[in-house]
Formats: sequence, C-alpha cells, structure tokens
Amino acid sequence: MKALVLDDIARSFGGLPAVDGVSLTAPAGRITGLIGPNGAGKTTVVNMITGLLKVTRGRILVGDEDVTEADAPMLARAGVARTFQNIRLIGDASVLDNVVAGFHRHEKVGTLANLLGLPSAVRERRELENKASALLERFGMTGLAKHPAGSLSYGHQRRIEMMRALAMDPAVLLLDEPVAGMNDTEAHSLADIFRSVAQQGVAILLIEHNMRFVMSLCQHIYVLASGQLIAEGDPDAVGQNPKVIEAYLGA
Ligand SMILES: Nc1ncnc2c1ncn2[C@@H]1O[C@H](COP(=O)(O)OP(=O)(O)OP(=O)(O)O)[C@@H](O)[C@H]1O
Repeated sequence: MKALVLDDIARSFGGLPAVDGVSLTAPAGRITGLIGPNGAGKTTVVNMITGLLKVTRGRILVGDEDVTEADAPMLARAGVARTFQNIRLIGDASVLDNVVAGFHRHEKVGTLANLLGLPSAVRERRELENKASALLERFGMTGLAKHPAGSLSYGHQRRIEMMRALAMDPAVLLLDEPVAGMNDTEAHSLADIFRSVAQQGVAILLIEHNMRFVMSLCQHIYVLASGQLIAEGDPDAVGQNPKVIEAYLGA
C-alpha cells in the first residue's frame, strides 16, 4: 500500500503562479478530497501529478518513489491511474473491449503474438476478458458488455472510464470530477464503489468542486483557492471554516 504525497509543489504560467506551494498526503485506504472554486488550481495539480505539466518546484512521491519527473509509463508502473474531466473512451468499441484496453499495463504477451493469434495471446486475451467481466459485474454493467461504449448514457460512460482506471490495479487513483453531470442517485451509487475501492487499500484523491459530494465521501479534505491551500480537515471543520465559505461565495 502506498500514499500519494505532494511536497510543496508549484507551477506558474508566464510568471503567474497557478499553484503555489501545495503539500498534501492522500493515504492508502482513504478517500482524500481536494476542493476549490473555479480556477483554484485543481486541474493544474492533477496535471502535475500525472506528468502532463512539469512542476516549477516541489516533489511528488508515490510511496517511497519520487515520481516528480516521471513519464506516463513510469507513472503507470508506480501504480498511478486517473480519470479525466472529459470522458475519453473508444466510442465504437464495446464496453468490454474498452475495459480490456485498460489492462494494457499488465499485458505480458507481445503485439506480434497478438497479431499472429498465437495460443499464448488467445489465452491472455481470455484472462483479460474474464477480469474485465468481473469489473463489469461490480459496476452493474454485465448486460451492456457488448454495446458500443459511445452509445451509452453519460453515467454509464463515466463508469466505463472508472473500470478502465481500476483495470490497472492502481495504488493511487485520481478522480477528476467523477460525478460531474450526474444526478444524485447516480452519484450515490458511484460513491459506494469509490468506498469499496479505497477499502482495498487504494489511495484515492478526489478532485471536485461539488462540495456536498466531497463532504459525504471524504474523511479529510484539502481546500485550494488561488493556487494555495487555505484549509484542511474533516468535512465539518472545513464546511464551517470562514475562509472556505468566503472563497466559495466569492467565486
Ligand atoms: N495552460 C495554461 N496556461 C495559462 N494559464 C493556465 C493554464 N492552465 C491553467 N491556467 C491558469 O491557472 C489557474 C488555475 O487553473 P485550473 O484549471 O488548474 O483551476 P481549477 O481549479 O481546475 O478550475 P476548474 O474547477 O474551473 O476546472 C487559472 O487561473 C488558469 O487560468
């Protein structure tokens, strides 16, 4: 089990600080919240963790491993998975195939073996399909396995994205606004899944500006405003913090 640790990370654009010295810990087995009004710097933090943006200063650790300068394959090996604000699926491919694609990191057999349809490749493909089917069952989507992912509702597409991230068997899972555009019932059923994923020992960092959802799900919440942390604590403490109220009302 590994924690995600941000140690004083910062990022500027054209000399203007977007994130200015953020330190936080998302421990294994917990859902840690990172909230803040529009433009607070949440997406910039996620993009630094996932290597899409370089840090201007600071360190990012997964367990004992320094992943500050890591590229996508190194991050995958360290066990970092994410979901995106905008859904990124293979629309024409089936739900099952989309989830199988998420297992990419664990594939042992080479592309050539796959192309040639060698027995080892066929066997591996079958194993991956079995694992994907288990995920589909957990997400209540078994009946939709053969449907093209692009034809499904927004809520279902978000679930597929989640399954793809989980297929990596991550140590750290970054959820970037996972319930945006969902109604309360859909959000609730996803919340149950997040809890069960955390219980397996995954460190989840939940990035949201839906404060109510974060409050219901996280034991510990960090609040970002104008690139800096202005508060942290349990949902009650954060919800009553005058600085947090002001940041949200002023946004
Ligand atoms: N590529 C970029 N170039 C210049 N400025 C940027 C860039 N990306 C982000 N910013 C600026 O950095 C600040 C933080 O933006 P960021 O998108 O991280 O906030 P956010 O909290 O994710 O907001 P939202 O909730 O609206 O997604 C904003 O002032 C934004 O304009």
